[in-house]
Amino acid sequence: MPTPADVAAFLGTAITGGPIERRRPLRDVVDDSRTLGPGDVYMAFPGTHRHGLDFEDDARRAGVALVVSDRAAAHLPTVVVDDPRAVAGPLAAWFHGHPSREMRVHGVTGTNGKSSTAAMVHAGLLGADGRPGLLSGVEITGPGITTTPVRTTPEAAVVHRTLAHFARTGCDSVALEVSSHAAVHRRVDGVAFASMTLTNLSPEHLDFHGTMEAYFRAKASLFAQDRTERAVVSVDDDHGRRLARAVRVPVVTHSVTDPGADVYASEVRAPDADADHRGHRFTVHTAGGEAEIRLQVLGPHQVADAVAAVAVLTADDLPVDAAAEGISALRTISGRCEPVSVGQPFTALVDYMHNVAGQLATLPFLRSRTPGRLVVVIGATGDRDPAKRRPIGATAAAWADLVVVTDESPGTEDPAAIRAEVRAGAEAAGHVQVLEVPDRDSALRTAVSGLRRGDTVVVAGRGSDRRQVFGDKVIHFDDHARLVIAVEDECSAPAIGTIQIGCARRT
Ligand SMILES: CC(=O)N[C@H]1[C@@H](OP(=O)(O)OP(=O)(O)OC[C@H]2O[C@@H](n3ccc(=O)[nH]c3=O)[C@H](O)[C@@H]2O)O[C@H](CO)[C@@H](O)[C@@H]1O[C@H](C)C(=O)N[C@@H](C)C(=O)N[C@H](CCC(=O)O)C(=O)O
Ligand SMILES: Nc1ncnc2c1ncn2[C@@H]1O[C@H](COP(=O)(O)OP(=O)(O)OP(=O)(O)O)[C@@H](O)[C@H]1O
Repeated sequence: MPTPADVAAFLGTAITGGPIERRRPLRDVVDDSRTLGPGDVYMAFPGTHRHGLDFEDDARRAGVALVVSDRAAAHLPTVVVDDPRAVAGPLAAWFHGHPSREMRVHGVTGTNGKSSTAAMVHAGLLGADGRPGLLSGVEITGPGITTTPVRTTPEAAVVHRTLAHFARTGCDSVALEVSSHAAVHRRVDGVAFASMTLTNLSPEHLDFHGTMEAYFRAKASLFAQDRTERAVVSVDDDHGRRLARAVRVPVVTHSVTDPGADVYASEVRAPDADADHRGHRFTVHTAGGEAEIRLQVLGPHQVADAVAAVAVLTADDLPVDAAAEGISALRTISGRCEPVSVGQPFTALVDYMHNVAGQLATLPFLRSRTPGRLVVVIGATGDRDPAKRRPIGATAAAWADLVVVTDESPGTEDPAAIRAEVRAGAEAAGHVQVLEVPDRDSALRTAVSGLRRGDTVVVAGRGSDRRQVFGDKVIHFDDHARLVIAVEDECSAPAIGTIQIGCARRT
């Protein structure tokens, strides 16, 4: 294992302070005081709220061997560098023996569709008899490991530790979801990508990036020559076309509609309205041939995500039919147009749409499949993107018959103020019933109340994320599990003047 002296040599600078055991074998590189152990290198970052060195006492108690920070610790030996976040990735990569170089690592970025595309890349790799790992905001999974992440992309120390686990356990490839926050915070520095994919770009996280231009540049930085062998870019998107022109690595373009793209779809067929929970079918064309994809996951946007995945895989020399077979075998992506099926006569879904682009990808499709009432449960997450709250309300109202506005992890903000914004957007759109039900469980029950065959309810905004923050409290709320209960209860509620058998009274 590397020692403090090795770390100092790697970073090209001396160790200050002490006492120091220069030849002590180090255990790991860690950036959070709450997960430190004996013999760790502690990356103490300056943050917006705290400085990692605020937790030096915890680090000492944990038995940390060395600190890397932008200033010397009071007691612990420290390697002082200008920007600790900038060295965290390369240091963690080196510490773990550059695991990304031993596998084909496929990065996926974009505003919407990152998790879905990463899941499809993973599924396609499985279809081609690969041994892949998946590191996404929905799940981290590989041989001997399946966890639910807190972040879309973890900090660099966790990224490289996870890649090291994948490499050690025999993975040959990885699908890795990369957020724009990760790009700015350098969480994937030191990862050698075989490919980086852009799904699309639309207004999001502007509270963090400031402008669309800065957001674009954060994404574009992931496509640099020293990061990835190849760029895989959607040309159905203005920003994608711009990126395709700008990058200096080989580009593979993909499109749902444009036969001029390297990989594209044709004969895209929506599922029959009565074909329960089946996805689109289409032919995907690549330079190496074509194949039929029969999606099981719902929604037209999944076609774009699947085409992107095929582009990633076939550009890396996987056969198109194996990739198509793997993607077609993917049954569900947690919280992404995920159905609740407990025998009820109406359609009930949980979806992670949380911006206008996601709504426009999903709601018109649900409307087209819903001869009856379309009920949309929405809210907006606090401490981020206040400008999107009214548009989210307005877009839901444009497609729904009933909009139920509820709380959705308000964070440090006033939940009522967030709801008021979303509600104002929905009401301004007119012609639609809008109800405000602060408690999310009650909102779900309100939404399913009285639904019949031909109706659809979609609970939007949280997807598979089961953590919600209310001030200083973190609560667990699983949209899918609670929707199952709400639908079951609705179906078994006594109906006045009818004889009921399960959900039969609603049919
Ligand atoms: C804007 C942003 O991304 N901020 C992240 C950043 O916060 P920060 O720099 O302000 O750090 P800080 O909270 O002041 O803490 C400073 C340092 O002290 C450390 N610390 C802090 C507390 C403690 O008890 N012990 C400890 O060691 C922290 O690990 C950190 O290194 O570094 C922290 C430590 O890693 C992250 O927790 C924090 O994520 C915040 C909470 C967050 O919400 N991030 C979101 C916006 C995010 O990253 N989202 C993207 C996905 C977006 C999407 O596409 O939807 C993601 O990749 O997840
Ligand atoms: N290709 C796409 N185009 C537009 N919208 C999409 C696309 N794929 C998915 N969506 C919408 O975005 C939502 C989130 O999908 P997904 O989790 O795959 O995206 P993400 O980029 O990982 O999101 P996040 O960055 O917030 O984690 C979906 O529930 C759907 O409503």
